[in-house]
Amino acid sequence: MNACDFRGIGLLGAPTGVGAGVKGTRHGPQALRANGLLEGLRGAGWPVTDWGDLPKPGKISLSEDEPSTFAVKDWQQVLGWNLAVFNAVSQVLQHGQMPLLIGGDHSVAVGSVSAVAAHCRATGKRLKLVWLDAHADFNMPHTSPSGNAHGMPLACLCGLGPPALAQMAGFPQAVAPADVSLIGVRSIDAGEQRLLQQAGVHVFSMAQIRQLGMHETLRLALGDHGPDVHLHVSFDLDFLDPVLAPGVGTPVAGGPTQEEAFQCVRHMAAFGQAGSIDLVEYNPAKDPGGMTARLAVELLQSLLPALSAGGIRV
Ligand SMILES: NC(=[NH2+])NCCC[C@H](N)C(=O)O
Ligand SMILES: [Mn+2]
Repeated sequence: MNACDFRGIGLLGAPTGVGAGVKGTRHGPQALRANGLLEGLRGAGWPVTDWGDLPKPGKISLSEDEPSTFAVKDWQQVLGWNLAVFNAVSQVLQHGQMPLLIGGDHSVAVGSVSAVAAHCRATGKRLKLVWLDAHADFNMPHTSPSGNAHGMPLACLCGLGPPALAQMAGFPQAVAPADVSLIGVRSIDAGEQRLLQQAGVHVFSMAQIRQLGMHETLRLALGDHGPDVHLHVSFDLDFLDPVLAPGVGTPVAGGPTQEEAFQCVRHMAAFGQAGSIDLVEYNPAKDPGGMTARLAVELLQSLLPALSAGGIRV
């Protein structure tokens, strides 16, 4: 199923900040709606079903104490949120809708991408994952300098991390590291650097993007464009330069300009295979005038492929 096979977008909020050190992302979904998210998506021609925000998960009973989780802050809640996101995104896919998960901190991408991975396996699709981020999010609990789960989701999705997260899709790796491209990165911890290299994830740092240009970066990142490809875009707003997008908890200077950011999302829209999206790390407490939220909505509009091309089945 590619973008044009979906019956509209299924919007889902995960209002949590349990995976982040700086608090505030739990108000992200409501603030994005208040800044015109639904109108923006509908204005781009997409039917949108708003499934609302997931409720805070209840206490989960852990069957065993897995030692690797001891170093993860708020482990039980991180797992609870991800199980809830996994179930909800799976349901959106069952409805034939393109999931758009809005965070919340980036740890929720484990549940989201795992659900997409299970769907791809069931429907014979090859999952490609583009991770737009200032950070690598490739820590394991033992390499993390902070213990914050939002620094770990991409490692989990490549099968590295506590099994309850790393195998949530139902198999050892939600996505093959060779099918992952990390774009925009400019802050990598020493331990995750080693893990990234061992795993073989494609890393496009900001320095490399400046050499290659954004279009060539995306061309290399996306590779072949077969009908069996499902592209998942996990968009951390700290990918953007903080001058443009101050509304995040862990900003890092030196990110893409507005023009580069639009080139990036337009290239992915033209690729035509985007089938699921996360938009995460929006922190309205850091965005008093709402400029980050409004830019996020415009970028999402440009990321969605034009419907007229393939005709949406409604
Ligand atoms: N999704 C994010 N904002 N991640 C920030 C991670 C920062 C740092 N590398 C850590 O592991 O703590
Ligand atoms: Mn991130």
